[in-house]
Amino acid sequence: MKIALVGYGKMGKTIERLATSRGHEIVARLGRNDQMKQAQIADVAIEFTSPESVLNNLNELIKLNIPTVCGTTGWNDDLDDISNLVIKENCSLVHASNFSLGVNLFFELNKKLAAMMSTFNEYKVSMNEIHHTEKKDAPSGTAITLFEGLKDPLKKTNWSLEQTNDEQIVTIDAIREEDVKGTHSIFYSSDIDEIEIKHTAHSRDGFALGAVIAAEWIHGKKGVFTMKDVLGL
Ligand SMILES: NC(=O)C1=CN([C@@H]2O[C@H](COP(=O)(O)OP(=O)(O)OC[C@H]3O[C@@H](n4cnc5c(N)ncnc54)[C@H](O)[C@@H]3O)[C@@H](O)[C@H]2O)C=CC1
Ligand SMILES: O=C(O)C1=N[C@H](C(=O)O)C[C@H](O)C1
Repeated sequence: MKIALVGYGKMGKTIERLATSRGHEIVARLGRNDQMKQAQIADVAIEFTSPESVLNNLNELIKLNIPTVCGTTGWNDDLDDISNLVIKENCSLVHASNFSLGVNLFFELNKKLAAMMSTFNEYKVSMNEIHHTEKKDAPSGTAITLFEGLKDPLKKTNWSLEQTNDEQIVTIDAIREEDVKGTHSIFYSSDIDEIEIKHTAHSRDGFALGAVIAAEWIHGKKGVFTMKDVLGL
């Protein structure tokens, strides 16, 4: 398959290595000042840029009718508009806050644990996420997806980066430390004990491999999908 990389930073370079090892050809590597039309020679574009660039990039890719895998985080509020555009232009998009198999299994575990904890009010839920200091968004997209997975069973309305006594709000502590690839923990704490579930990424390879698998999967499909569709979870 011919792949265009939109964004050639930490993720773009890791995706190049994994895509090449699976027999794909990288036909374009687009940076901030490049013309999106260069991606038209590809079968699929893989977009990992930044919260400020992603909407413009997705608009251009979809209007050029290039099937796209998007891993950039920080644009949840615009998902409906982008999805409508994909449908209108008869294009295809896979988006995910986290493309790794391990985190997608962790998303399912989070939902099951939240359903189990929903009747035990003595436990207070909270979360933390740890990432490298270059990360632009907080909380991480993965932490927001984890929140979405537990909010209904636990009757929560929103998340907050600050500590709060509001029982409907889940506190997410966003910690930034040198070179951390991505760690997410969910805590259920009572006066007596604590239950913790945790996912630790040892490298970016899991995110990149998932994005390449999503690119292979979307080839020839139309519509808006997530990694849950790709993995059949
Ligand atoms: N969904 C997932 O599994 C994962 C998502 N991410 C997300 O992916 C994004 C990128 O992460 P990294 O590669 O670590 O960041 P990075 O900062 O290392 O690389 C981003 C690259 O995109 C370039 N860029 C910015 N605007 C652009 C534009 N308009 N067109 C083309 N290139 C542009 C930057 O110059 C930079 O080279 C972030 O939003 C991050 O949260 C990161 C890892 C996994
Ligand atoms: O910026 C990162 O590095 C990561 N971003 C994604 C997120 O915001 O959840 C996925 C992963 O945790 C790494």
